[in-house]
Amino acid sequence: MTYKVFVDGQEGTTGLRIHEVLAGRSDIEVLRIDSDKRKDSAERARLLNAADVAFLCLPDAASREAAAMIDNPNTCLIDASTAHRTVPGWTFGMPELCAGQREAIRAAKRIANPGCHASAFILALRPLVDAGLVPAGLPVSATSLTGYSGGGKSMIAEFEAGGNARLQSPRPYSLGLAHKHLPEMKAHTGLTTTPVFMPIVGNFYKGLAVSVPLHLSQLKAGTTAAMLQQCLAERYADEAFVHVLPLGDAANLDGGFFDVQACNDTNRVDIGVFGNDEQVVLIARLDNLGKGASGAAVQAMNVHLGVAEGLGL
Ligand SMILES: NC(=O)C1=CN([C@@H]2O[C@H](COP(=O)(O)OP(=O)(O)OC[C@H]3O[C@@H](n4cnc5c(N)ncnc54)[C@H](OP(=O)(O)O)[C@@H]3O)[C@@H](O)[C@H]2O)C=CC1
Ligand SMILES: CC(=O)N[C@@H](CCC(=O)OP(=O)(O)O)C(=O)O
Repeated sequence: MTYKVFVDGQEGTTGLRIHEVLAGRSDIEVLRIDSDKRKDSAERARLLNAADVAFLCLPDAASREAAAMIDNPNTCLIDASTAHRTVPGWTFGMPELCAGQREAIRAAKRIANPGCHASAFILALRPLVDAGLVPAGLPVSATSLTGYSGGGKSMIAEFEAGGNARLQSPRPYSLGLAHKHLPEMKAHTGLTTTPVFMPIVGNFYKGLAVSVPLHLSQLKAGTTAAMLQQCLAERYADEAFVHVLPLGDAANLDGGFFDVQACNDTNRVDIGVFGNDEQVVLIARLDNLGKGASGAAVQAMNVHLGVAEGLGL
């Protein structure tokens, strides 16, 4: 069986990486749009409707436009943008989210790929909220350290042009406290309060780590750092792409420093729990172009098609 796959946005950062991940797969026939027609609505619509699976690697507005072009009921859309992640009728493309999510992705024709920061945040917190260790009403804060490829072609060009001293140091952003991933971070963890979320972009290409500080006194009575680590380890024991580090795992630290690039070029998420008798920090790291975007999109496609989930990853 060969599946036809089209990437709308094939020349962007996420689209190019999806092509690399799919290269060499004998079960996939990649449909390509002529470069000079890549923004031609009629040609995009033709290819979108010719595909069994179409990835949308576009800005939000163009993704909404692409979704409206579909009239083939068999075409499955996997949208890498933020446009549809909490929209009814769309399935969140995170197989590890909860029981039943794989079946939902298998059945869905509209799949919204999780955001990169949101993936790390949700995978670290969802099991703890489900288990009641982190109360759903807890006001949570999170920071993300991310490479500049998360900003797509324009931010990559800005950083790689050189000569701008301001870009040499880490840069906190989204200080309006309204980052576009907040709705999915809330909806898919089960938290009832919008988190305070501050991302920081640094002068490195890719890799991302979201950290969530917690006071044990604010968690379910009696909760320890070891209980949080055990809950996560049990929840993800059978997951190929989620790795829970041993509690306070010094072996995974480089002289006391946490390497935010250690999952680069993989589709893996590492979740660490570091703490003492009073406080804990959860840290989840991933490749923003891997499990944070293109890898996750291909994983969701594999689940949807019913082929081996890790094929090509
Ligand atoms: N980079 C990352 O780490 C992640 C990105 N995402 C999301 O994935 C999507 C793509 O991001 P990314 O690849 O980084 O972005 P890029 O800016 O690198 O690429 C976007 C691509 O979309 C093309 N495009 C823009 N408008 C249209 C249109 N109307 N019709 C057809 N093509 C169009 C652009 O064309 P042109 O070549 O002319 O510029 C470009 O090639 C975004 O929604 C982003 O937020 C999600 C997770 C992580
Ligand atoms: C460095 C940088 O700018 N990163 C982007 C994240 C990219 C991303 O994941 O955006 P999606 O919502 O489309 O998934 C940001 O924080 O807005």
